[in-house]
Amino acid sequence: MTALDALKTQAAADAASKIVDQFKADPDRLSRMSLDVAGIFVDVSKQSWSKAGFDSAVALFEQAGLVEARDRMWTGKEINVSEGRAVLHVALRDSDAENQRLRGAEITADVKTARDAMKAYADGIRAGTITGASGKKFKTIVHIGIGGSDLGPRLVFQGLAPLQPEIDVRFVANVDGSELALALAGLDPSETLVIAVSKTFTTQETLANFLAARDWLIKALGEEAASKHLAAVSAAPDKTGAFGIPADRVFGFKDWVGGRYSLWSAVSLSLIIALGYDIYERLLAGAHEMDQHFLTAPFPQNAPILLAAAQLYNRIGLDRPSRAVIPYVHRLRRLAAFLQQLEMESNGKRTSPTGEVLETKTCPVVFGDEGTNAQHAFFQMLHQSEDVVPLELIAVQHNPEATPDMQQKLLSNIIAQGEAFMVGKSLETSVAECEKLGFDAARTAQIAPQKVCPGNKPSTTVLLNELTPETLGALLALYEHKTFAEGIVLGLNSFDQWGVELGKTLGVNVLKDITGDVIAAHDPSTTALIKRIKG
Ligand SMILES: O=P(O)(O)OC[C@H]1O[C@H](O)[C@H](O)[C@@H](O)[C@@H]1O
Repeated sequence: MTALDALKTQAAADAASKIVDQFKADPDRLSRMSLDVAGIFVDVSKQSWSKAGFDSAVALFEQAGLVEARDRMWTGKEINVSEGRAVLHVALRDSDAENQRLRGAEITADVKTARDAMKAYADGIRAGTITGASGKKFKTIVHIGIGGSDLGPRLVFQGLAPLQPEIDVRFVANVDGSELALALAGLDPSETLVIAVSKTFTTQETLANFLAARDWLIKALGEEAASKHLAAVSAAPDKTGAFGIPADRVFGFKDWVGGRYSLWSAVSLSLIIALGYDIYERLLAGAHEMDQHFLTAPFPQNAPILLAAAQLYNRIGLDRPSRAVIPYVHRLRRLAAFLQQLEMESNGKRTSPTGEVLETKTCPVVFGDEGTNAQHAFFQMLHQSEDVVPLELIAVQHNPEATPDMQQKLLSNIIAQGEAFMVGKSLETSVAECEKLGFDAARTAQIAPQKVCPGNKPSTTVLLNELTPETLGALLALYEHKTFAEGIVLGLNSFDQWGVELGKTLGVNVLKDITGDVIAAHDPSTTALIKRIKG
């Protein structure tokens, strides 16, 4: 029997008892299934597993060879085999000495050169020694990128921006025109810096948005002056010259940084300028602390492993196809979007690195929105549907932006929701409620069943002491390592993304049909849509 089959057998056996009863049967459950690391408390004790289920989920990682895989990643082996690349975002959070020891002189120099260049540029802009063409200080950065070149920096900026930033950042990802129009609205071109961020520098949306933003600058300032308002971040710096970006304002990173793992690189240049290099360093320090924890903590007390184990238990053990991520933190409202790319693009795959079709399901649908808002929108379904949607409830314990009253209300909501999902509401309780309200027997018979919540629905709680650069860095690294660990157990390459290519290729074909004289052969629906667009 494979380890995953053993997990399925154990999970099926666990289903005989409820989560609340697991607590009664096992007095050490909470201490075994929760831990504190890097300013973050993680509690997986409200998951569906018994002690044996927990043990078999945690055992998956040892059996799948995670220790060796982790070593191979850390020391720069080409673990992204389909693209022939190392995966070294952790090097961006390591000291020069550690990089030298683990990865050699070239990687050390790559990391250091990139850091020094970003720091000099960011410090210069913040001090006003690097300005726009007319000598005015930059007040706004328009950050143009998509996917991994957008989601991380956007989340971190929203997470950490001061209430009145001296330098603001506006993000543009969509090529729909409106996002750019809204970003540019009200801006003074002479005080605006436009940064194009693209690992490949071939991404259609980013290049189109960048050219439109550059035109906006040229119209206002003229071509020569406009070039002083442009910068680029790319792992293909040779491609940026064609877009009129002066070479001394091109910031590089290496192809061993995956797009969805790139927020630790120059991809975050906008927020390094806006928030300051010291904040970026603190973000790295928090991530580094989580890296060390992931490297050294025994698996049963290793936070990324606990989250990954819960996901595999739900997805493989119990065939639960989705997971809700609910940050009770407005500043982290884009967390689900960030995790959608991190987890679904990394692990939403059907084959092994050698091409065999996998026997198990892989990544669930990850979705979510900020709490408490989500409670007033889609929690109804989560509480009463027969489908079980495991939840991740995330909050910040101390928030200087909230009054004590607001904070207590917010935190009581997240705690109560975890409890409500687990304990549910029985028919007896519902009947008693109806009787207390004075309902007659007929109305009670109608209404009481509608109030029932089956309960026994699992959740994980993630509580940050405070939202700081350190805890945010640690939180994002926690999810990165969770995703990596799951990928090892699932037996797939978490670092490529072949599935996104088909849509891109067909998009180019359809664009030719829309802009050219002839329409190639398609199905009737697609042809009709192209004709409709052409008018
Ligand atoms: O940074 P870029 O090269 O512009 O890529 C932006 C995004 O586009 C691609 O389609 C990939 O699926 C993503 O992983 C990537 O983050």
